Amino acid sequence: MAQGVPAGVHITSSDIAAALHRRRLGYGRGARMKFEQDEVSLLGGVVHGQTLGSPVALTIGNTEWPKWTEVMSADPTEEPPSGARAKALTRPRPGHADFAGMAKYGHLDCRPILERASARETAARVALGTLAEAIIEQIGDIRVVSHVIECGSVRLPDNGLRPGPNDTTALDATQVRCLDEATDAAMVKEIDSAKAAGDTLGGVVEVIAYGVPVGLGSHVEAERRLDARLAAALMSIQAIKGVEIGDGFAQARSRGSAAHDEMTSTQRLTNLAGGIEGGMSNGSPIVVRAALKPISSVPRALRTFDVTTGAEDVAINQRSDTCAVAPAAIVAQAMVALVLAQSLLEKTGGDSVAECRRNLASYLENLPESIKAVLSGGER
Ligand SMILES: Cc1cc2nc3c(=O)[nH]c(=O)nc-3n(C[C@H](O)[C@H](O)[C@H](O)COP(=O)(O)O)c2cc1C
Ligand SMILES: C=C(O[C@@H]1CC(C(=O)O)=C[C@@H](OP(=O)(O)O)[C@H]1O)C(=O)O
Repeated sequence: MAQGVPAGVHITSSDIAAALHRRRLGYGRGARMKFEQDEVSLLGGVVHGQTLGSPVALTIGNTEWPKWTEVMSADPTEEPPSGARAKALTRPRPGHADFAGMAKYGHLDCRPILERASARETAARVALGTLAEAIIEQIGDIRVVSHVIECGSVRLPDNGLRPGPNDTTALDATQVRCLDEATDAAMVKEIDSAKAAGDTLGGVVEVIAYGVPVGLGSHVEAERRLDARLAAALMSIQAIKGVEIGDGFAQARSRGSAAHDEMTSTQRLTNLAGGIEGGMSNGSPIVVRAALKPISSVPRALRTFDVTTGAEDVAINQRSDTCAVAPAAIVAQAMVALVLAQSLLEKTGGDSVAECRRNLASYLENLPESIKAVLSGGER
């Protein structure tokens, strides 16, 4: 459910279904993504394709659920559930929430932990991210795209093709969400080779937001910093272990004279900062990256132990993805859109799209002419 959505945002369940379909794409995904339908229903807050200003609620069907209604029944069942699905999973899988979750919540079964920890819930993030993308596009003409820049040891070269604001369809046609054909093909080979070795892969995704007005976020309070919000939002995605704003890590290795984005009276010369200075958008495209650890369910079974006996054993390995960088890019894009929508609505403060647009136009029109001149020097 999303609260604080202004009235007059155009959105339909087919817009959301298209984004959910995009999240299921990507070479290296497991069997489930072939049959999962992600059936979406808008329950409230939208009438005839337009938001009302009330909370927007939606549900996404889960084709696996019918098999689990008895084992995971909220109410006690007459007979205790039986069969393979009812058997406790007692060997915590390394890299998953199992061990800490069982200890913390007092379970001797991983199931109650793993269902909630699963990245299955990222379908909901992408659904609400679609609404956030509609809000920022319709109020601020902001467009967000995402792509994969590293997969295992394969890396998009610094001069490799990067997506522009209208490249989502072209990215959908790639295998691993990388526009650079040679790199995309090398990523496929990398995934094949990991799979053949009974192994899994991680990688790095990049999200770019074009058209972000200057002044979203704030330097005045830690909680309002746009970079802090983006880092928290990206880090909250399963398996994300590192976040970089712009060229953050390379900047750390450079001297100050080479690390910052100089300006002339008519333009910004570079965008190493990834469009954020002092916790605020500075008018350049926002560029953020997120590093995904390799999939935790490794077919070449990892060592663990049994919580009921203490005996050493190996982790179970059910059907699983080999590599999830392509869907992780889509999830990261959704999280960036949600943060930008929050910060844009704080800045433009209206109850309808029309009112927010008027407020944004008035703010931008009233900027000093010298600042407007630099901002109109083109996006860098
Ligand atoms: C889109 C996506 C799909 C994933 N698919 C799988 C999977 O099929 N198998 C698996 O073991 N982990 C998968 N993961 C990763 C796990 O959810 C993650 O490693 C686990 O929850 C622990 O991560 P954490 O330490 O960041 O919480 C996936 C992650 C994402 C973002
Ligand atoms: C279901 C999704 O991803 C799942 C994420 C996931 C994990 O451990 O995070 C493990 C797998 O779950 P299952 O064993 O049920 O197939 C993935 O398929 C999805 O993305 O919709």
